[in-house]
Amino acid sequence: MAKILFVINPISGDIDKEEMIEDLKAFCRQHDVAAEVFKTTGEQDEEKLKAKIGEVTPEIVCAVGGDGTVSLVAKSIIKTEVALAIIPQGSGNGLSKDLGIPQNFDEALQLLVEHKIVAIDTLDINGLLSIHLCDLGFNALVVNRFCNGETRGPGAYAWIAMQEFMGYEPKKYTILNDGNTIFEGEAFMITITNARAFGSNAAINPTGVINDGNFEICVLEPFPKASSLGILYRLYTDTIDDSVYTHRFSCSSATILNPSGEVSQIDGEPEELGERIEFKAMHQSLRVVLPKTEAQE
Ligand SMILES: Nc1ncnc2c1ncn2[C@@H]1O[C@H](COP(=O)(O)OP(=O)(O)OP(=O)(O)O)[C@@H](O)[C@H]1O
Repeated sequence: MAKILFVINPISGDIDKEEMIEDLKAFCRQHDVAAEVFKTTGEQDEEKLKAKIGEVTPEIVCAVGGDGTVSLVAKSIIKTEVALAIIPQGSGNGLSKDLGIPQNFDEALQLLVEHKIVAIDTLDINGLLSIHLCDLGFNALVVNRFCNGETRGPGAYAWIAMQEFMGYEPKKYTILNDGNTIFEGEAFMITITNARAFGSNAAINPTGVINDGNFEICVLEPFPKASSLGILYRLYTDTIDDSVYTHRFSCSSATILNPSGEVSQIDGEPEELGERIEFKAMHQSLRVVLPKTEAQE
């Protein structure tokens, strides 16, 4: 009998999960799947989850939560045969949207029995795992304030972004690839990702392919305030490459020098990455449960 371990974040997205757990168990009984449940506590979850996976030996570990819960599961199964499934229950749900995973509970649940498993690339960033998107500069500053604030949800994020935007000072960076300098100068933000878009659907890397062995470094140079609406429009119409303020570099490894120690974030969590940041693609290192129709192969 197939075994699925559900990793439930009881607080994500401000949604009560008790009824949901009963629905998950009933669905598994109906489909002859053995269901086990692990609830996160916010304290040493990674250690405890790894121990639980060792004990249960599931084929699939299903994250029921937001991006933080998905990231926790990914860290616990990276470079193993165990596959990650996602039932999105957060406020951003960035990776699940990028992968074409249904955002609706019943449809995401159905995927547990009708799916294909695809191995996607992930990123090693100074020894930390990124499964979706890392950035330095403006967005990371907003993520830092958002995570340290009391209020959650897209409204709170947009409010912080508006407050920070007018006064933000771009920082200086150098990007190296194979020993060559490929960019040197000021940037409003630099996004390093394998994927296509932020959880808001803003496509910073519109042609990104999640399992090609490469990631992209997307540089947004300083721009006049009057151009900000145009840049936003391009982000939401998959045309960011047409902006004169952007550059994208595709590589399998790179170094970013960040002499001002500007703030950074990985997969929605603030991280202090320091002044020298090393990026390495980990080709097809995470097996993910995807809809059969999505063309990710
Ligand atoms: N039982 C718990 N009590 C308090 N905090 C918890 C608990 N379980 C997990 N957490 C914390 O929840 C955070 C992860 O939340 P997650 O990203 O899954 O949801 P979200 O923040 O609502 O959604 P999103 O990341 O999509 O905005 C982590 O910081 C983790 O430490």
